[in-house]
Parts: sequence; structure tokens; C-alpha cells
Amino acid sequence: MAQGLIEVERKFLPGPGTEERLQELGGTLEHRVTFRDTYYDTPELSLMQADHWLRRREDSGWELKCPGAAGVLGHHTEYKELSAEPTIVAQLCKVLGADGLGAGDVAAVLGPLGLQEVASFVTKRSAWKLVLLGTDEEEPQLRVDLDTADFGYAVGEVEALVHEEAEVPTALEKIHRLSSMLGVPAQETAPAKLIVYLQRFRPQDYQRLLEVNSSKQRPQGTEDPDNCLG
Ligand SMILES: Cc1ncc(C[n+]2csc(CCOP(=O)(O)OP(=O)(O)OP(=O)(O)O)c2C)c(N)n1
Ligand SMILES: [Mg+2]
Repeated sequence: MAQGLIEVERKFLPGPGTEERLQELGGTLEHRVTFRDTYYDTPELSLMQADHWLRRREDSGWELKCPGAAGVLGHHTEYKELSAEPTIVAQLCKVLGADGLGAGDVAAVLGPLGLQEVASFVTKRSAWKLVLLGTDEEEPQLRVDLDTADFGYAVGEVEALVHEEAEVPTALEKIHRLSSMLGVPAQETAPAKLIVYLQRFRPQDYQRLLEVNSSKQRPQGTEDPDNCLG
């Protein structure tokens, strides 16, 4: 992925007819791929608590997702994706309040920053692309990923990659239109694979994240329909 693009996406729960529906809508299957993601954080989950998500994806290298202007908003999320290692290291140092580690490899700063593996799982993905007919602008093209993680959780995402914040509203409008054409209920949200992994295999970490997010996002005593952990 090109450096610093903004990923705008909406997750949903795919059904048995989702691929057929994508074909009916003119979508083309780009590829089916299998990869392992390994996520890293401090023992206190300082990165995740700051809405930063560091992972090494097999065959793609290091990636850091940082919140965009919206972060998690209602049913969609907006993240900047960093993939150049010096940029990732600089951002990690900033978030974790560390100085003087230079701008080297991510692997070299894991130890000094106290980062360790917190989750690792394999995803089988079918990746689709689609141009919505009847829209004035072809860009941004929409992508739909249908993922199944090796711990038995399936999730889809409709996403657009844009270069700047000004393009986000158009991207969102298209994402919502396609989601509706795919039959995704307007109010449906689906958690990220990593969040379900933590919920199942690291329940204390999951609880900790939930508490931090709840206290950040809502006034005391109110409901939390848009909790960013989905
Ligand atoms: C509903 C919701 N979604 C995401 C987040 C934030 N978040 C949780 S885990 C997480 C990191 C994993 O992101 P995700 O898009 O689920 O991973 P994946 O689809 O495998 O990667 P891609 O190929 O798209 O780059 C984020 C950003 C959130 N807080 N709430
Ligand atoms: Mg995604």
C-alpha cells in the first residue's frame, strides 16, 4: 500500500450469498489469499489504548494503523496506514513517549519499546473490487474483502482508499450505498478479527480495552452503541 493513504471502511457480517451478490453487482474477484497477521503491543496495551494497531503481515511487512480525523465513527472507521519502517518507528516513539531510538527497523525497536506479540492468526481472504454504476465519479474504487480467520470468525469489509480527508465524505457515501446493495442492515456493525481474537483468547486484555474505550467515549451512565471495539 502507498504510504499514508486513508482507509475508510465499514465492516459487516457476510452471509452465504454475499459473493453471488457481489458478482451480480459487477464486482470482480481480484484474488484469494491466505496470510498471517501478528500484532504487537506493550503489556499494558498502550498502543491499542491509543487506537494504534501495529502488526507484521506475512509477505507484506510492518504496518501501523493510526486514527484518521474520525477514527471510529458510528458504523465506519477511518485510519491512516503507515508502512515505511522509519515512519512507523517515529510514530511509535511519539505515542509511547520514547526518545532517541533513531529511525531504524521496527524489529530493532520492539525490545526497547517493550513491544511484544499479543495476537497471531491466519486469515483466508477473497478480495473483490467494484465500480458502482450510476455514480458521477469513478474514484474512489471500492473494495470488498471477505475474511475468515483461523479461529472461526468471518467478517467482511467494504473499503475505499483515499489520499486526503476531503475525499472521505464521497467515499463514505459510496461505502454506505454498496453496503445497502449487499443487504447489510443499516445498523449492523461487526467487530474486527483482532478484537474477537482478544475477546476469546485474552479476555482480560479485551476487558481492559473495553473499559478504556468506554471511559473515553461516553459520559458516565449512558449507553454506548458505537463502542469502537465493535
Ligand atoms: C468497528 C471497529 N473496527 C475497527 C476498529 C479499530 N481496530 C480494531 S482492530 C484494528 C486493526 C486491524 O484492522 P482490520 O481492518 O480489522 O484488519 P484487516 O481487515 O485484517 O486489515 P486490512 O487488510 O484491512 O488492512 C483496528 C484498526 C475499531 N476500534 N472498531
Ligand atoms: Mg480492514
